[in-house]
Amino acid sequence: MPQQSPLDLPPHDPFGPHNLPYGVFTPSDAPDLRRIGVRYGDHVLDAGAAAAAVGSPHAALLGQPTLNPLMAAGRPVWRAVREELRAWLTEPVHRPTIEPLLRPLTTVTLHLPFEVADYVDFYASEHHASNVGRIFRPDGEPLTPNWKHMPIGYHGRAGTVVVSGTPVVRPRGQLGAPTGRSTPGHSALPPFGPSLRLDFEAEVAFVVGTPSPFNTPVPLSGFHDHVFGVCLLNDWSARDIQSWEYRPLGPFLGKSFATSVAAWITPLDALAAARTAPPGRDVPLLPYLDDSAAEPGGLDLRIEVAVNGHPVSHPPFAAMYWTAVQQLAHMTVNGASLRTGDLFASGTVSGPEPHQRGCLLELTWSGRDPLRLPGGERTFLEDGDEVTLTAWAPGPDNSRVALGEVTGCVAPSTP
Ligand SMILES: O=C(O)/C=C/C(=O)CC(=O)CC(=O)O
Ligand SMILES: [Ca+2]
Ligand SMILES: [Mg+2]
Repeated sequence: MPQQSPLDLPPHDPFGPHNLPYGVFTPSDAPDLRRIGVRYGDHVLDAGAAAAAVGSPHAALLGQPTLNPLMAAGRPVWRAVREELRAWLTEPVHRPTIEPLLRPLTTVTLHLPFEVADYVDFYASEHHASNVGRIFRPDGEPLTPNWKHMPIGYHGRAGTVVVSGTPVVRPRGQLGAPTGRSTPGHSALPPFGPSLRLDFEAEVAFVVGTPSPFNTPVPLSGFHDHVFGVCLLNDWSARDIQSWEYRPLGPFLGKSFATSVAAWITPLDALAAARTAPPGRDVPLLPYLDDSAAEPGGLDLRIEVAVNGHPVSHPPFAAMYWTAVQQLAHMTVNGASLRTGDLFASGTVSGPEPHQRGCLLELTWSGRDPLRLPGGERTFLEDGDEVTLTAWAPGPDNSRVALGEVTGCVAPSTP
């Protein structure tokens, strides 16, 4: 049988010429190299080598070991590079040059494709926020009074964002209030040790390309000038550490031990057909957040969460109350500037149905209703468990645009 060319993809391959996500890879035969790659089917194009070979004006930007310079170059450059890539991969005239520059994904190592600047995590699913409110604060209202007036978020830890495939070591910490009895002269101590309630959170993250100046809010209309692309994200969460530490300042060590992102950043332009209106707003919004007359800011991404290969949830991103467009406007309204590499995540994606919940805290209702999996029941994650998020979006002409997966395996706590 003649070897099929990697340039001849089946029609409607979800990593076809309408997608073209960016990553950074090391070829197995050159372990010291880091190259910008573009995924095409199950292959990766060495984008820097391709640009040099055809004499592209963007050869220097694509010949880097990280996406940051390309991300900083701005939307007109992103558009031009995307057009070039599409031409190289689909036009017969480029075939002899481009074909040898495609490598099977199985022969490369993928890296965190950009240097993360700041990392912010929002809380944008009304279903998730209401469920967590009911679980953590059963005596109060599920949503806090501010929730429908602004996208609630917190600053996470940029330095512990890791690429898909990185093992996630079970964190240790204070697991709750002291439970033992105090004796005269000795107060009881909080229990300390490896988290017993380790969870995942299925999220979608947005990567900032173009920076913004200090003291200059980015309006809703500025989103497409600043945001380079989208990737799946797993905000690993230790629920015992979190529920003890979070009052009154919010998530801290219960979430900062690791956050996994996909190795592939999907350009916003690849998701044009997936743009959709968010759910109706229940309260009027301040002008800087009011998107009623704006382009639809939601995205129709269909996520699947699998534990050890078994699907456990299908969260719909289209159901998110707050959009990434509003989140960007909110996080700059006080004058905070954006840097290339800023990463902001949606918050856990949960839909209205039980099988659409994006974390085990909700899926098992804090451990009350264990999940039945072929390998045994789960309340929270066990050592060795592997969590994988995948997603697709509607593309042009009934095609699908796949997002790169994010996966991670739980490793035992280290003393
Ligand atoms: O205290 C709470 O209500 C819960 C906070 C979180 O879990 C923060 C978070 O990561 C939000 C999210 O992913 O939606
Ligand atoms: Ca989160
Ligand atoms: Mg995290």
